[in-house]
Amino acid sequence: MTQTTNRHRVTSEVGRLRTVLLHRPGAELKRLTPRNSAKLLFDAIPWVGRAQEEHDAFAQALRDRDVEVLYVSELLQDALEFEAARDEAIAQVIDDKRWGDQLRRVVEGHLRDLHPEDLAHTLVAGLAHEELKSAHGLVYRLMDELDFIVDPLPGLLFTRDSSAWVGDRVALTSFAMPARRNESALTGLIYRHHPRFAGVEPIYDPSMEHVEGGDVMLLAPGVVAVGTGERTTPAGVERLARQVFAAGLAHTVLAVPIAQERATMHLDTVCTMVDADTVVMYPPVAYALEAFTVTASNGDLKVSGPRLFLDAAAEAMGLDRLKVIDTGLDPVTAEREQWDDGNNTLALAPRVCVAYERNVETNAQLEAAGIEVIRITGTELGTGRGGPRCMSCPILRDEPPAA
Ligand SMILES: NC(=[NH2+])NCCC[C@H](N)C(=O)O
Repeated sequence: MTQTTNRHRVTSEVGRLRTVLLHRPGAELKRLTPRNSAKLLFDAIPWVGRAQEEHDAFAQALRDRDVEVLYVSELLQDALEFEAARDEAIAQVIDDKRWGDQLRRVVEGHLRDLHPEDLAHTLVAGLAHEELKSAHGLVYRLMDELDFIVDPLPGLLFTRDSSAWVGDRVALTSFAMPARRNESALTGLIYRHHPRFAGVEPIYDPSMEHVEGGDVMLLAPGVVAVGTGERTTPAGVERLARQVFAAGLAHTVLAVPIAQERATMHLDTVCTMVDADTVVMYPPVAYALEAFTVTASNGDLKVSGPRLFLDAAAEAMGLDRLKVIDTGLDPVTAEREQWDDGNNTLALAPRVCVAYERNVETNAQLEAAGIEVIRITGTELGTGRGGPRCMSCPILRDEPPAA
């Protein structure tokens, strides 16, 4: 495959979207039960067929706007055609301290016998106890029969979190949540081995301090906001700042503390951008959120603040002010719609965004502010607590217009 310049490059949240990475949910969602859903970070048991229909409609809405949609499973399968990728994938999976040598040998043999397509399927859907008929031995026999030998990855649906592009470099993220750690191992396989990404050098990797993609927001070229709360740690923000400064990808990183709770697990659950100078924000945090401004200074970091996020962001972006779509909602509606990812919009271009249709009042406020809202259904997709931004990893966007 030929490399063209600017095949992958993202410098903002709102430049016209050209290529995006999605994951169509599949067998891994069928693994969710009331027994394991909390651990796998879902709040309900999704109806899988309907979730797939909703996801297909989401992908179609993007294609209708000329966005190229790439799928994780297809890229993974292509990457696993290469022996080096298969070796790496298997080595990652069998590095599991729960198993012991005997079970490890059996799992390794099982995975080695799989064709790339089946291996890709197993890496995503996991391997249940009953599916490994050839196993025996102490660990296998003492395992709960309803348990998994290889854990499924239902969170892969939220492709935003396992990798994030900053300019023409990709950050393979480092998950705080154990249930999601193997997701960035898979995206790593894709970026390292798929010919489409030949020459791309990751700027961050899963062995580094915790950073999840939902916390990383490209406010403007050269300005990156990073939420720190339940997922991304302060040390993660610091490391990411060092990495992007060293690579010349940004001049300012804003460290944005967010409440350490499930409702606000990532920065993009409370704030997303809909234009080069406009954000939609959860009302209770809009005028309270703070930020530390981090810049490079003599080979180290200079930290100032905290100040109001809106002020720190506007200054770093070179704007007089960052506009907030004042959703003007009553507190109960605001809380309900925030929980259902009302603030989690995906911009397809300046002033055009995709949002869940159920957040009726937030969407009405967006439209009143002149934003085009492309509505999608997310009744089943939303059971994992993620909206259009969480379910998409932009790989190519046009440069944003000057704000
Ligand atoms: N960027 C996001 N807000 N992602 C949402 C991720 C949801 C997922 N169930 C988790 O808890 O990790």
